[in-house]
Amino acid sequence: MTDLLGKDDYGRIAATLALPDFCFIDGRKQAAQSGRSFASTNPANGSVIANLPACDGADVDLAVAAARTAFEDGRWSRLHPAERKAALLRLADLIEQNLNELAVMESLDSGKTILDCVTVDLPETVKCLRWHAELIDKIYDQVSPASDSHIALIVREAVGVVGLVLPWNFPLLMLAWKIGPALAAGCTLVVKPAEETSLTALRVAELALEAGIPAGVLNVVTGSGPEVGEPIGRHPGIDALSFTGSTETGRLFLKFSAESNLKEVTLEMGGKNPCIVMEDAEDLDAVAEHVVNGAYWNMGENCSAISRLIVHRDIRDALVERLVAALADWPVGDPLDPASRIGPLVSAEHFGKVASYLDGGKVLHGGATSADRFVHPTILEVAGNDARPACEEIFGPVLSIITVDSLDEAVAIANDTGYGLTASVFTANGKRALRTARALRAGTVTVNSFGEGDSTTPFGGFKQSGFGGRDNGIHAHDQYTQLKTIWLDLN
Ligand SMILES: NC(=O)C1=CN([C@@H]2O[C@H](COP(=O)(O)OP(=O)(O)OC[C@H]3O[C@@H](n4cnc5c(N)ncnc54)[C@H](OP(=O)(O)O)[C@@H]3O)[C@@H](O)[C@H]2O)C=CC1
Ligand SMILES: CCCCCC/C=C/C(=O)O
Repeated sequence: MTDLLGKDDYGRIAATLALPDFCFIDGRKQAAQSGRSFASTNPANGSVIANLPACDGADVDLAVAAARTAFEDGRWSRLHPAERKAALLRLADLIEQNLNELAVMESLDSGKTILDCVTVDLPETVKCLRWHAELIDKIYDQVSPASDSHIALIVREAVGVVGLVLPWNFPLLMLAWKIGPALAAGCTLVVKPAEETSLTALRVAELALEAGIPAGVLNVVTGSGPEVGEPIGRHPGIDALSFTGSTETGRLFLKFSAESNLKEVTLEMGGKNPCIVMEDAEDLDAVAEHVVNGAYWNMGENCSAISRLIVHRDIRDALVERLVAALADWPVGDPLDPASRIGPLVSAEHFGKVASYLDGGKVLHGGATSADRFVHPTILEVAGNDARPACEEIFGPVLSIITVDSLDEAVAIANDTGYGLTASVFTANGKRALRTARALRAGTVTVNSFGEGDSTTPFGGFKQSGFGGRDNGIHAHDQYTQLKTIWLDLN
């Protein structure tokens, strides 16, 4: 694990950091065709830190053309798997060598704490790329059950040119979750980072070229959802699309696909994730640590954040007391101070949205600071699962508490949502834990802990949290490959 530096060290890196001011198409740093640009701001103080090309459909066309040429001429897709593996490993190494600079860039751009950037986002990004790189030369194709007169090969081929549309909450890590398996599979890419947080994707594109990933393979087009995301979604030259973001925007990509070339679409979307704590849960102090981490890390700007705590009446008061105690270790402050565990929300607009939920219940702890974009970790007692904070995705550090009298009631409430991304259950009874894990309608369920799995486990949602494939694990490769049957008649 990387050692943390001091606040002044990060300040010095921030002061000397060269921030990107380009989009990256066909291996070249470019301005938008239109010449327009937009300002990227630091959420901690609202200052403008970079001006980036405000691209549109014309730039998307260029990026798709570059990606198409790179795919068809095989400069990446037809490399020997060992060569693709070596290049991806070099990219992971370069990111690791530039870890502090990338961590500071990410923090400045998104408001994420330097603590999380250095200890979670960057190491997980490197790990993810290495994991998929290592997989490239270990995946075998299949041969079907054969008669004497035929052999049928079932082979996986790269799907082609892929559009990746990314969110602002984990700019680097979500990039890695998608480019890792997509590049491993041999695809070429047109990436659209979120407008708020485009800087690290641009730096990674530069590093990819340095690592030997050929020009045209990884293109990054900056700009807004309607001006860049939609042209990607509708582009006839894009074969598959992988999106992470809100359910509302995810739906649009299905429409774009249906109205264009029926590109394959994978959607990883919102959540309203329940955490059930039963009366027999062991060690409430430890439970509280998990719940606090699950609800508040990354400011709750996390699709998998615990946002509904469904707790048995017998232990409700004791658990709330421990949650408040655990929050003493969660200082709110300057994101470049490694002591801060909570930074500002990503934008003034998002602050307004999150703060609007706080009068939907009784604030037991925390609240918003109206003068800036900081929302303190908030515990909200709500009237029930129908209360607005309990049923809408807040995407901020706000935990709604719902009290129940039985496990059946807890599971019914947990499943009473249109989302189904993650869930957790705390109980000392193993059979009860497993039965509950099976009953919860979510893509990832953790038992006596909170987490999102790791590089080896598929991540995605049930119901309106997910559609299509999965990120992470070997299963992520399904998004970026398609099956071909090759039938050989031996007669
Ligand atoms: N599941 C998750 O991981 C995430 C969920 N969310 C949820 O979404 C809410 C809104 O956040 P927001 O950033 O607006 O999330 P969006 O889903 O709108 O954004 C995700 C990505 O989609 C792009 N996009 C937005 N609108 C369109 C469009 N009309 N056509 C094509 N692409 C589009 C965005 O571009 P750009 O932003 O540059 O305009 C961004 O790159 C949050 O409060 C949270 O509840 C947000 C982020 C991640
Ligand atoms: C170290 C694991 C981080 C997982 C973050 C998962 C969030 C995804 C999202 O918000 O889309």
